[in-house]
Amino acid sequence: MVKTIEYLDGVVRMIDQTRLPNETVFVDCKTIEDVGNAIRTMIIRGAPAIGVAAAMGISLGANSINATGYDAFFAQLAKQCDALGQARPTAVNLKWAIDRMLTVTKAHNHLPVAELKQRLKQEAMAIYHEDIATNEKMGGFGQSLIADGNTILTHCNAGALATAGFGTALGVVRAAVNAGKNVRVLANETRPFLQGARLTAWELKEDNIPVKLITDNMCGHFMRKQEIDVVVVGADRIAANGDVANKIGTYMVAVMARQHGIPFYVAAPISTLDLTLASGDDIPIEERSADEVVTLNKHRIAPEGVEAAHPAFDITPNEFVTAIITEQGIARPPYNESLKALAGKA
Ligand SMILES: CSC[C@@H](O)[C@@H](O)C(=O)COP(=O)(O)O
Repeated sequence: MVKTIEYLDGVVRMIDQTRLPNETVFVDCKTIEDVGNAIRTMIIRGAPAIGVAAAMGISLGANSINATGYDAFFAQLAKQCDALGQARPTAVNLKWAIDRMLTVTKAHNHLPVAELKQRLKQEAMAIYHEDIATNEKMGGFGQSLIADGNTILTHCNAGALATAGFGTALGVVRAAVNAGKNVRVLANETRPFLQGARLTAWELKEDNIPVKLITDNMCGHFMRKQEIDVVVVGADRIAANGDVANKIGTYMVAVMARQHGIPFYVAAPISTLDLTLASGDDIPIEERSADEVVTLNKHRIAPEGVEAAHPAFDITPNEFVTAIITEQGIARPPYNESLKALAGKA
């Protein structure tokens, strides 16, 4: 499988997810601003991948600073981080990665700036490697919830492309396959950005994992026909009470799953928890350009001048979430207690 992101000498290289599956093109980011732009335009997307990209971008930013004294260095780095933090609002992993990089900077304020820059590069690489290990652990816990022969519905792309590798929701699928279970995936296409059609279908096909693409309005039909055993999705931010922000359309899937008695699982690393927020009402929902709604793969499908809305995420209330799979174990309701306990172990 191709790498979603890598940090080469002075360059953060990403596969351009806006051009998949038709073209496999890589984008080289040479500055923190390039990385911010790649996050904003969704060249790289998915909560954990955004966090990894941000950390690598901050390392690039640090390397570009000429100041030799710590205070001036930190002031410039913090300013760059403020700008990077504006790239996308919903996935908390962006803020998480920025906070972690700034904390490491402060903890090493005694180092000469040249060494501090090296330390920040090490931290970015640690975040990258930890993300893959985290997903593998999460997969291990998650696959215990999947039975041989299951058909798994997923929404958006919470796979290798949305992380440093292996994936969260698709990590559960991969771990089930690795455990010898025969599973297949139904992938919602995920209008309007088509992460399911373009990315989930692509990466599962690359790995020879059986996948069938459906449009977003088909999942109720397949649930009623008892052709879906379990739903597994990722998350962009999870509030203390277990309310989940994920790609627009997730809420609809969760309500349908409840109606049909199908378990609805969310797979997300501890870095996606935002225990400072009491409920999903406090999670900022990104409003993206209406152009992405009135066009389909850059082809206009709606009349000129029509109004369109584009909330890019929705909130699934905790009552619809059967369990939350993390790298520290599986949280069950009531989430206020179970999530706190798992976060405490991290
Ligand atoms: C492991 S990724 C989990 C979520 O980030 C994913 O499901 C999602 O909603 C991504 O949204 P995107 O707008 O493509 O960044």
